[in-house]
Amino acid sequence: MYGIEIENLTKKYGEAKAVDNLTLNVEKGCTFGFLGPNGAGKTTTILSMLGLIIPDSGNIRILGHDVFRESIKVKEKVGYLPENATVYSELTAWRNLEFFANFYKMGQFEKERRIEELLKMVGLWDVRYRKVKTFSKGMKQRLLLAQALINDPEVLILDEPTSGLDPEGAHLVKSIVKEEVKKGKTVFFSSHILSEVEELSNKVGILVSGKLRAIGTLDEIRKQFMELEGYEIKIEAKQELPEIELDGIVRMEKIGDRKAIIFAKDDLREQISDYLSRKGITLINLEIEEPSLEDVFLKTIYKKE
Ligand SMILES: Nc1ncnc2c1ncn2[C@@H]1O[C@H](COP(=O)(O)OP(=O)(O)OP(=O)(O)O)[C@@H](O)[C@H]1O
Repeated sequence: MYGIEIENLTKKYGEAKAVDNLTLNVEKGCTFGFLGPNGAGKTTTILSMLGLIIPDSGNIRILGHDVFRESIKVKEKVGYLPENATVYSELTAWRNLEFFANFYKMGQFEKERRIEELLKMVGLWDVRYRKVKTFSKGMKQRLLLAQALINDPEVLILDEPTSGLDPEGAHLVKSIVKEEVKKGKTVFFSSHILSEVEELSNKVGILVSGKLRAIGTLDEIRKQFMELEGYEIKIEAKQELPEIELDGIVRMEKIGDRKAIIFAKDDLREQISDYLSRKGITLINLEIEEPSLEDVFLKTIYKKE
C-alpha cells in the first residue's frame, strides 16, 4: 500500500494554476523530499493533502483513505508541521502540547507519558514550564515538531521543517525524522535545502510552476538528467592522451597531457577504454562525473518547458 497517493491534482487561484495536474506516490515507510523554487506550489499541494484546501480536481489518498471523504480517519493518522506556524505564546511548552493532545483519544496517563517523551526528544524537557513567548525561534520550531508527533502519526507531513534553525537545531530535527522513518513512518517534506533533501529522502520530486519536472530516487533523477544534458567523463592515462574521435563525443577538454574531460551524449566509458587500448594507452582513471543535486535542481528549474 502507498503511504501517499496524489492523482491529477489541480488547484487554481483565479486563472493561475498553483498546482497543475500533479500525480505522485510515496511508498509506505519512505521519505519523500519535495523540492521547488518559491511559489512552485509545494504548500498548496501540502494543504490539499491535509484536506485544508479544496482542489479544483484530483484525488488524494493517505494510507488508502480519501483525504476529503474520510478526513477524520486521515487526521488521526497524520502529523503536520506547517510552514511559519505559530505556537500559543502565553502557554508553557507542556500546556501547548497538552492542548493538541486533547484533540486525540488518549487517556490522561498516556497523554502525560507522550508529552514527556516528546519534550525530551526535542530537548525542551528542562524548559517545559516556561511560557513559549520566551523561546527562541529554534525552540519554537522544535515544539512544533513535537506537536506534529503528538498522536504518534503514521504519516508525517512537514513544510520546510528546518527553516530558520541553526545547524544544531536542524541536526536534531533531521535525526528525529530519521528515527520516525526507522519506526516505519512515511514522511513527506518540502525544502529548499538541497543537502537536507539529499540526506533524508529515498525519493525526490521537483515541482516548477505547479508541474512535476522530475521524480525518482536521486540516482534515477541524476541519470534522467545526464540522459538529457549529456555525460561528463573524466579520464587520466599513463601516457599522453590523443584526441579521441568517437561518435557521441561532443567535445574533449584536455587538462595537461594526460588528463581530460569528455562531454558526451551517452555513457561512452567502454568505447573510450577500447579506443585508447587500441592506441596502446593505459588508463589510470575513467569515471563519470555525477552532477550534484544543486546542478540538477538549478538546471531543472531554469529549463524552459
Ligand atoms: N490563497 C491564495 N490566493 C491566491 N494565490 C495563492 C494563494 N496561495 C498561494 N497562491 C499562489 O499559488 C502559487 C503557489 O504557492 P505556494 O505557496 O503553494 O508555493 P510554494 O512552493 O509553497 O512556495 P514557497 O516555497 O515560497 O513557500 C504562488 O504563485 C502563490 O502566489
